[in-house]
Amino acid sequence: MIDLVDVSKSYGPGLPAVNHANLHVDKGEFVFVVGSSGSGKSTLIKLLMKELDSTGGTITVSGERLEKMKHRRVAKYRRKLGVVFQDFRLLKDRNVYENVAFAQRVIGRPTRVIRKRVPEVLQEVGLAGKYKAYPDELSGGEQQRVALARALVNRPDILLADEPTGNLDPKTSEEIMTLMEQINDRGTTVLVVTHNKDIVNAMRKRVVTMHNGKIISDEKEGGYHEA
Ligand SMILES: Nc1ncnc2c1ncn2[C@@H]1O[C@H](COP(=O)(O)OP(=O)(O)OP(=O)(O)O)[C@@H](O)[C@H]1O
Repeated sequence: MIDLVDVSKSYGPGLPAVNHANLHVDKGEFVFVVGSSGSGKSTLIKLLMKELDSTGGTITVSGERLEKMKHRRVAKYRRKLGVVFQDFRLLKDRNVYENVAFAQRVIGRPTRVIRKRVPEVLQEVGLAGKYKAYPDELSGGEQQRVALARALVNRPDILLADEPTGNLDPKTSEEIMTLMEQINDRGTTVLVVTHNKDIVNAMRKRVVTMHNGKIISDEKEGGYHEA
C-alpha cells in the first residue's frame, strides 16, 4: 500500500529532513510514526500527499509512483487519501453536513449519492445528531470527528493523520484514536503521526520511530520512544 525505498527530502543545504528512509506498509495496517520535533514526520506525510517532491528514492502509494506522477494526475491521486490534521481545517461558514458534502461535491458526486453517503459517514464517526451544527458550536473532539468524516466520505485507501490529537484533552484523544482504530478495522490503512506517548503505549500497534530524518526503529506492537 505504501512503499518508500531509500527516500530523501532536502529543503536546502544541511541535513535532509528525510534521509534515506525505507518503509513498507501493507494494506490494512495501522502504523504510528513517532519521533522528536524536527525528526521529519510531517515531511514524510507531505511526501505521501505529494505536497512535496522527494529529492531521492522512490515512493509508491496505492500502486502509484509518486516521483513520476504528472502534475495533472495529482488531484486524482489524492482521492485515494483521507487526511486529517491537528487544527481540523474545517470550513467555518458551513455546517457539519456541508463540510463533509463538500468533499463529494468537488469530485462531482451527484446530489442523490451525497444525500445517502454523508449521513452514513457521520453515523460512522458518531456525529449523526449534529449535522446542522457549525464548527464553532462543536468541541475539539467533535470537530476532529467532522474532519475524519470528511476524510473518509470518498472511501480512501489510506487515512493519514498528522498529530490528530494535538489539540485535544487526554480523554477526547483516546476517543479519537479508538475511532481511527475502528476505521482501520473496517479496512482502511491508517498512518498516524503523533507525540501522544500514553496512547501509543496503550494501543500496542506498529510503531515507526524517526530521528534526524532516519527511521531508527520499526516495531510490531511497539511503544513510544525517542532517540
Ligand atoms: N519548508 C521548510 N523549509 C525548510 N526546512 C524545513 C521546512 N519544513 C521542515 N523543515 C525542516 O525539516 C526538518 C523536519 O521537519 P518536520 O516538520 O518534517 O519534522 P516533524 O518531525 O514533523 O516535527 P514536529 O514534531 O515538530 O512537527 C526540520 O529540521 C525542519 O526545520
